[in-house]
Amino acid sequence: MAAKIKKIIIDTDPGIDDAIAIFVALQSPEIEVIGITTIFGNVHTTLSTRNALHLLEIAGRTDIPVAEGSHVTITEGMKLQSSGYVHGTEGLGNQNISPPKGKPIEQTATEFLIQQASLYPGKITVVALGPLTNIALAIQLDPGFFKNVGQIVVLGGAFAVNGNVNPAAEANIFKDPTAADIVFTSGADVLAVGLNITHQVVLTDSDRGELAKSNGKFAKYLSKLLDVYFDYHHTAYSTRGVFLHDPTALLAAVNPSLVTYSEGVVRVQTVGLTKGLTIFYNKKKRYDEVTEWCARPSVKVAVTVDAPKVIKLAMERLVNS
Ligand SMILES: O=c1[nH]cnc2c1ncn2[C@@H]1O[C@H](CO)[C@@H](O)[C@H]1O
Repeated sequence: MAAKIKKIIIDTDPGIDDAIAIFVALQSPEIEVIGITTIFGNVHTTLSTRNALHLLEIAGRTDIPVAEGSHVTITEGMKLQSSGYVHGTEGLGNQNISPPKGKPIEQTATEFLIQQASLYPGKITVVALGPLTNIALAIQLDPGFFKNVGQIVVLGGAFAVNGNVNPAAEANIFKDPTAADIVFTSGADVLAVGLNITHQVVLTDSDRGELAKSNGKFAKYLSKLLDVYFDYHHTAYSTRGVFLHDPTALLAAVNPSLVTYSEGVVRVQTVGLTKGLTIFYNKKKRYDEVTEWCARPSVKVAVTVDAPKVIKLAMERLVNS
């Protein structure tokens, strides 16, 4: 008998690598994308919603609902700068996108997450590709959410490696560290896929060439956006390849055997010089002091990845679209 199809909600701030992840998801027979929720991050939330609707129109999947998420961080109520230098000013590689025909649904992202998790207890995987505000709000608003949700796969954190917004912090955690700390300590089944993993997953120039010359509709579309993302990586990292952050997290949700993980407590620094720093405590040492890590639930933190297989799967799914 075929394995059961997983229901997935993608919480996202598209973003070029978000666009890749969304298209790979739509090409993945193991899962069903039951909704997209939007958040600020790579761009502000209104633009994330527009970009999500646009990508679904490109894909011919306007049947998938888009629920708009929070415009501000969970406690500070801050509206954040977007990362135009990474993804282009409007998130999708400086294309001139005409306004999508579709609209987001009436429910907010948080309402949609809570409703779907209670409709299908234990069955939903949330793949969180941006700051964790919507999910933290769901945890705060519905005491049952952390149990109802099946798994939360978080693209975020930098576990024992430098960050990408500064040496301490990875972008998604940095942009709402309080929300991230709420999610990591909620008791939900969380798998964190951080930069220690995604910096191993590099799409090369020759992969980009293959996308450009293929007949896959997603491959063709993406090969245009990728210029901006490649330029950014060349400037920032002196590489001629790009990190596939979001597609790696998505594929880890689709196929858990692509990563291995350790279990322990994760806390997030919410202020100061190291704001956004993610600290993993493996529980091997019993500390004499009562610490901020005591009596907190464990999460899973990805520690190895089959990077060639992630690239192969992503490429196949985009080329055959
Ligand atoms: O250098 C960067 N600065 C800010 N955001 C980035 C950078 N590179 C990628 N992303 C975006 O943030 C997440 C990974 O941290 C990814 O979701 C990607 O879209």
